[in-house]
Amino acid sequence: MPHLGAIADDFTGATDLATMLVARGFRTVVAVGVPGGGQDAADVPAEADAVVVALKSRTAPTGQAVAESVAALRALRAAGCERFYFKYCSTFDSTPRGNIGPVADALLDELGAPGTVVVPAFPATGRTVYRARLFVHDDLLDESPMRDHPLTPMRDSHLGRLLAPQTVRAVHRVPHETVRAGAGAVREALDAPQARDALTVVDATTDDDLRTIAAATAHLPLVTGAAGLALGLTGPHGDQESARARATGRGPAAVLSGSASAATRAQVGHARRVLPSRALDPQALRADLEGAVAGLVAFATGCWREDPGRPPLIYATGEETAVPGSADPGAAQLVETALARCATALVAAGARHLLVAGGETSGAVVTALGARTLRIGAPIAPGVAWAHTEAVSDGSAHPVDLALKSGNFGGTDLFTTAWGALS
Ligand SMILES: Nc1ncnc2c1ncn2[C@@H]1O[C@H](COP(=O)(O)OP(=O)(O)OP(=O)(O)O)[C@@H](O)[C@H]1O
Ligand SMILES: O=C(O)[C@@H](O)C(=O)CO
Repeated sequence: MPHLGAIADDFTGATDLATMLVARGFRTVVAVGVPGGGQDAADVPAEADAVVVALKSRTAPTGQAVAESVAALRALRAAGCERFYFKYCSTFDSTPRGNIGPVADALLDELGAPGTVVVPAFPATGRTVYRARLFVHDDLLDESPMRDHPLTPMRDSHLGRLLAPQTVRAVHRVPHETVRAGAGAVREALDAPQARDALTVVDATTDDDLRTIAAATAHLPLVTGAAGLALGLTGPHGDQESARARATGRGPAAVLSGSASAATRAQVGHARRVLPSRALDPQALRADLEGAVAGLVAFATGCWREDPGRPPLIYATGEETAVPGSADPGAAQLVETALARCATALVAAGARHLLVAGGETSGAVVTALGARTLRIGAPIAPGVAWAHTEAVSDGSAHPVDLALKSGNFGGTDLFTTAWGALS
């Protein structure tokens, strides 16, 4: 029976946390959407040690994000989970109104818990928190590319200031000096009257800091943060090999990239020199979506015939493409639909491994594939792993391995090296 239940506000964030939990010895399943539609715990596998519910709630209307998150919490409790983790983005992606604060408040209220910690630091991916300011590698959050994110532009780096307008609770903070003084000092700071009922931002710049915070919060029913905080959790399978799901076996593969992030654009640039590739043309999609998708699928299956060892790359934005702004949401939707249709057609044509780049894109692909659960397997890079699922295509189930890559994760060669982790 699962002990740990997590609620992630997007799909790549869910596999990011699940990857970390597997590395910490939890057999982990990602449930796509609220298990059992919120009615029961039918979809929660009893053999899992941890379940991560993948929602698409980051930029949903706040009422919907809160309702889905509370429904997920209820399903996880019904499945036997006793501790909970609210996973949001390591760049604290949110609007001035939410959804991080409102969801954290609602989950605490549902659990009857007064307060909790806020820990977006994830040093392995360059996210650190010092003096309550969030850094992305060398830059403050509001000086990083996140400043101009089309959906959640981050124009401040101070987590207290970002959070205060989002929550009905007080916002408190625990400085780095206290973290360095050890788990006892952090626990004492969290038990102080001004912190007990608050959302408390805790500084962390290293993995050891995260382990200290995890030790200091082991008594809390709910913690919140990015995947880094899970570094300090320990699952029942010390040997992470036995916590991992097995891969599908040999079969055709492809990369579907709908991400417009700087890291992905560099990965596309690198992969195009090595793999056969095709760029999506939004104008062609608009003129004849079905025809354009059929052309892309024919390209990919032709590549498989020519050289089964080289996965074709289908991408929306590369180094040479102008980065799409928020001006044309219709085009973004069209790109997502096209890649989702490519995914279902490729699986029907025999694809067994799909590497998908972009959080929204991953949501569209996983939903189109009709995948209900993802079982996390071999790691590829911090925050990215292969995950085994059963896709429904043409009315029948097909075993598929998916790697869902968040836009800013992974080294430049990820699209060409990820396949090595499957063997
Ligand atoms: N050339 C393009 N023209 C129009 N829309 C595009 C283009 N390239 C990508 N998009 C759209 O931009 C969005 C990218 O978001 P997505 O979450 O998939 O990746 P991301 O930008 O890397 O973000 P994240 O960090 O959440 O992974 C998608 O909706 C995608 O369809
Ligand atoms: O925490 C992160 O940065 C990622 O897991 C994420 O949330 C991607 O959207």
